[in-house]
Amino acid sequence: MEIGVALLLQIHDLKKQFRVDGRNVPILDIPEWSVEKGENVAITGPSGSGKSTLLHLISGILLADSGGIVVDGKPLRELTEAKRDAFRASNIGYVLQDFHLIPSLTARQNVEIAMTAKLPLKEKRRVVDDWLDQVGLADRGRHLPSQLSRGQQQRVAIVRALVNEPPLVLADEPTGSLDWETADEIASLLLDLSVAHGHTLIVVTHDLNMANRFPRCLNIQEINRIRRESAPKLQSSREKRKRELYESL
Ligand SMILES: Nc1ncnc2c1ncn2[C@@H]1O[C@H](COP(=O)(O)OP(=O)(O)OP(=O)(O)O)[C@@H](O)[C@H]1O
Repeated sequence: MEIGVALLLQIHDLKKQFRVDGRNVPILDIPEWSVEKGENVAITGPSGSGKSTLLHLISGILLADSGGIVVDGKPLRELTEAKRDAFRASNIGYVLQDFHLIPSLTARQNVEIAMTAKLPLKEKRRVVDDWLDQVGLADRGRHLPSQLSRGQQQRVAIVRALVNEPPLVLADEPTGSLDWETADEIASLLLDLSVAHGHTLIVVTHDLNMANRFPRCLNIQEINRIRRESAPKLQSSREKRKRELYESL
């Protein structure tokens, strides 16, 4: 496969299915898709259409059944699981809906712990404080997540994702658990930081206000041959799992 210099992500002949209730259910079948370096892309689409699964495959958390994914010139399939983990830590920033900050660590420590650069502690701290300043949290470095608002927690999570200056940033519903106004601020922040630092940003979202701000916005069904309707049983079993989880809380 020819690796284009201006492409940060190349996908070809990607297929992924899950085994559910004793049968294989196809989720993704993407013949060809690419993202250029520095592009900001929003992906929308119906619930269960494989958006999060696509991000898991791009980040190497999951492996495809067949086909190739090349991230910044690196074919993920050729890496062992340990090498994929190391590649992800240095090259991919991940922002999630529910922040996933460590509750017992301060905002600053939550970022420091994600840094891959071997720097003296003082220098590390300077870098982290500079990032916290960029997201308007200069005076919050010593606060625990529980002492921060949800929007502030997401800002810390964004800094944690960007602090290693990864060429690729993936965000899965980054505004999904925020009120409208905070969601709008977080959408602006992610886009502004991505442009300022030259990252390539791929966001999965149901938030059309956010998606419409992106220079490139697509519905996953434009690139995926599998239609959501083809997996109704899987969808209902997923909803059942979710219901069971909520009921057990
Ligand atoms: N590990 C898994 N095992 C079995 N099925 C899975 C697994 N992960 C995801 N699925 C199924 O794959 C389908 C796609 O899930 P995915 O989370 O990628 O969809 P999505 O488009 O991100 O949905 P939403 O918008 O609701 O978050 C769903 O039907 C889901 O139940």
